[in-house]
Amino acid sequence: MTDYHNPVMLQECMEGLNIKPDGTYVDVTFGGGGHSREILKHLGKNGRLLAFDQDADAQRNMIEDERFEFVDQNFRYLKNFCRLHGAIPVSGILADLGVSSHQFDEADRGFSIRFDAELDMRMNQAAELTAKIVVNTYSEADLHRIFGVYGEIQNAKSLSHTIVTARLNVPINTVADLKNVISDRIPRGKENKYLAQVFQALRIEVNQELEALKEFLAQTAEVLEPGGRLVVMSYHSLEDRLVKNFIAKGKFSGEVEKDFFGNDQKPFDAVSRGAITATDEEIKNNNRARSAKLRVAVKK
Ligand SMILES: C[S@@+](CC[C@H](N)C(=O)[O-])C[C@H]1O[C@@H](n2cnc3c(N)ncnc32)[C@H](O)[C@@H]1O
Repeated sequence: MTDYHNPVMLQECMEGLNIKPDGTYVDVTFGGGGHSREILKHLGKNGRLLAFDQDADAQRNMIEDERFEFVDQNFRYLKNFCRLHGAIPVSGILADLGVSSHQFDEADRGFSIRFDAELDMRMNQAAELTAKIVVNTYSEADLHRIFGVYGEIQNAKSLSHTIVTARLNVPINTVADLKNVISDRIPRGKENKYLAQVFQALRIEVNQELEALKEFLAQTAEVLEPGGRLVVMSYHSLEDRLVKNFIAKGKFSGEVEKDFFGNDQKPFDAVSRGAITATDEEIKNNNRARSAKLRVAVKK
């Protein structure tokens, strides 16, 4: 464990990857490097590991190992950067989605309801879109959609109206400004849960998390060798649904395509039935493991 991030379901992820010592692996969410370090332990001297992270802070955890290469990019560009690094085909891909503990704990990144800071929430500090821009410039209809769909917030309509009305008088620049403006919309006794939903919605929009996940998943089949493993861990139902549908049907909605003979046309088979979850023991030691869902698939 590092202070940066305590890796979730480390053992289960390694089992899912089923590592071949001389294979090439990609960890698309390097973070504190907990999963990457474990992958390297399973690799022989001819193995390779490419690690992506779009957050410049993750680079401080860089691993000095000649089998390791860091890619400071969004994983939505998986195929291009794997190709650039001469890494295709790969034997396994790991994605541990969402935000790291470090990102939540750094007050000035604006991810957490615990600290007052600018409304930022960018994983990639060089990106243009911030939570401040979303809150102060998006239309009422767009805010309604974001809070309703990404935050699964019941009163998303009145919440959006409150924000749009308040910002006519005063810009909403900080976490404290936002909490203040929406305080009358927050159900009593459920303050933390509600604010966490509001923040989740903004974070997903700022980082275009669902779009990036879909683009990434759609490229995995082209990058993996036959028999290669896709291992994805998600922390909320919107992501898990996309991963589940993609593995089961090769697409994000609708039914699986069939060929002329009625066979399923999809690139992956699920390795385990349903999602794998953390043990009670791990959840006791790492609260973040509570909501984790791990899905493993094999490329046909
Ligand atoms: C949950 S943490 C991963 C923790 C890591 N497995 C470990 O053991 O420390 C997720 C990391 O992925 C990065 N990330 C999230 N979405 C990304 C994306 N679309 N492209 C690149 N990196 C991303 C975040 O910046 C964060 O550092």
